Amino acid sequence: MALLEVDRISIQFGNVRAVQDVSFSVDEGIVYSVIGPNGAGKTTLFNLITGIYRPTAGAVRLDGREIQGRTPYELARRGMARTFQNLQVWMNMSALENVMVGAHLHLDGSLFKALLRTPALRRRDRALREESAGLMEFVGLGAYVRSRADSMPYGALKRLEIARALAMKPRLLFLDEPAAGLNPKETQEVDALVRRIAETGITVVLVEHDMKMVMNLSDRILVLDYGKRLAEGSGPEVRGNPDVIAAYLGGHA
Ligand SMILES: Nc1ncnc2c1ncn2[C@@H]1O[C@H](COP(=O)(O)OP(=O)(O)OP(=O)(O)O)[C@@H](O)[C@H]1O
Repeated sequence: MALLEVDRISIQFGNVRAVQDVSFSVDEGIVYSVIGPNGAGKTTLFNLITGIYRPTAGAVRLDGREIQGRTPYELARRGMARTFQNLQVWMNMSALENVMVGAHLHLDGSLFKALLRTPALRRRDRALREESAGLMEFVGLGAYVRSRADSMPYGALKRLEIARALAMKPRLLFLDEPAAGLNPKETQEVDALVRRIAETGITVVLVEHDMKMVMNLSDRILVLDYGKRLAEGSGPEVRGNPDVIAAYLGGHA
């Protein structure tokens, strides 16, 4: 059984059929990319799967169980984490605190205990800090462990968001344009980071415009165009598909 199954989902905003009858499935342990020209429906598809929107038709299954209509919080507890195309970093917090917020998902949120500041809680807090600092190292941000988020360059903030998502200990990680706005060197670093993440066994679903990165990383690729599934397959299959070539050369990209 596939880890994630998307079964004929659709959503419409007014007259815009942003996602129409799209199906695909993602096996555990792979890197799966979603590509397509601007406005093709990639981010909307992520929003449908991660609980931000509810599909008007169709089903999404995680481990065979339907999850459409669940909240992003519930889905995060079931092992789905994501980053956003536009940065969602808390600038008034430290870099480390941003990562710790992700890890808090797995703690029991008793305010009473937090107020008591028990020794057990202090130990847990220390462990959480160490774990979060370790994740910052893992994404290549070791130098920023003591930094405020608002003092970090854009490229580092993109990776900080990935560290926060990893702190949620996901099985399935959705990355929405992790290389957007990055220079070629930073893009290469993110490329290598996604590979390292996949090597830890986390299944990655990626939306990305950088074709070199997509072709380099992806086990399978879904191509969307005007909200519809245009093609699906391995990198070479998709690259050689005449419909895909036409959509990309057709001028609306
Ligand atoms: N909340 C919304 N309300 C109305 N229209 C929306 C909404 N979200 C997306 N759309 C429309 O749905 C279509 C798909 O948008 P979406 O952002 O998913 O495309 P995309 O493939 O992610 O594009 P890009 O590559 O530019 O990020 C577009 O026509 C967009 O204007």
